[in-house]
Amino acid sequence: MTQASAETTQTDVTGKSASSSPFSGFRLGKSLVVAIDGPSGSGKSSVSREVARRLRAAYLDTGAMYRAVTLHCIATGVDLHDGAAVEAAARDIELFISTSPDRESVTIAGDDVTAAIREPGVSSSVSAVATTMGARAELIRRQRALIAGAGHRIVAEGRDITTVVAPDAEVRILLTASEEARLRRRGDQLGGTQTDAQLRRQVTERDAKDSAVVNFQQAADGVVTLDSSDLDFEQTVSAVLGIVRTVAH
Ligand SMILES: Nc1ncnc2c1ncn2[C@@H]1O[C@H](COP(=O)(O)OP(=O)(O)OP(=O)(O)O)[C@@H](O)[C@H]1O
Ligand SMILES: Nc1ccn([C@H]2C[C@H](O)[C@@H](COP(=O)(O)O)O2)c(=O)n1
Repeated sequence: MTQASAETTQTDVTGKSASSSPFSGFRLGKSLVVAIDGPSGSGKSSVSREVARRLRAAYLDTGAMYRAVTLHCIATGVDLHDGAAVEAAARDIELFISTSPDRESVTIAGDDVTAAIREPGVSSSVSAVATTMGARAELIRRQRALIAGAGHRIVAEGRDITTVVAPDAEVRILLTASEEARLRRRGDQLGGTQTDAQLRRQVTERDAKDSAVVNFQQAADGVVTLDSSDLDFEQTVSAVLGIVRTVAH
């Protein structure tokens, strides 16, 4: 069973905040779901986490859930090419993910796997889980429950949040960046330890596999595209907040 963290940021806006506050201008007490999708390395996780902090919102990293199921399958000897077994693993996993933007925490049956789900072995296998439709259905069900249970305000990011998980979200954004920018960002993030070929496997080739079951390359109707290729991190966060202000006001 997936639970929302007890540490989820629930702080409400009192209405006494200064007008320069990043969350001023939103209708107080009104539900706000910000859905952000995009390809690997576009900045979804880092930008969404920071946007959630500034909005005093909860934050849901749905990719971490696919990663957790992948790790669970590897650890328990489930054949990742056996769709029925992967689906059963997704249904049975005792998965907890924190929805606090200030505390990254993922556990499986109480074991902390926050770091383990980022290991290269998981990254290179996760597409097998992401393309198993029965596993997707189960994780989508859990993600919807987490969003519904997170309180009045949440930023959720992944590949199908704007289209499948939360198509009715008040704000829906496709965060893109050129392939060159995404490869450069991932390379910098990994401290320059990866070859060009390794980076392409982790970014471009993974996106190609994942694209088989979900469209995160083109914006669906009503989804705002934000191209961050020529923006730095802070400019991208500001641009997302600007969209939230415009769309959700
Ligand atoms: N606009 C930006 N300019 C420069 N660097 C950025 C920008 N946005 C994010 N980054 C950096 O790029 C790296 C990759 O970002 P992040 O992990 O958030 O991408 P992602 O889209 O979530 O990728 P994945 O889906 O593979 O997990 C991080 O080091 C992040 O700080
Ligand atoms: N809503 C989502 C979120 C993630 N995925 C898949 C695609 C990725 O290969 C994998 C890990 O995501 P990441 O941590 O790199 O963002 O999970 C998906 O299909 N749908």
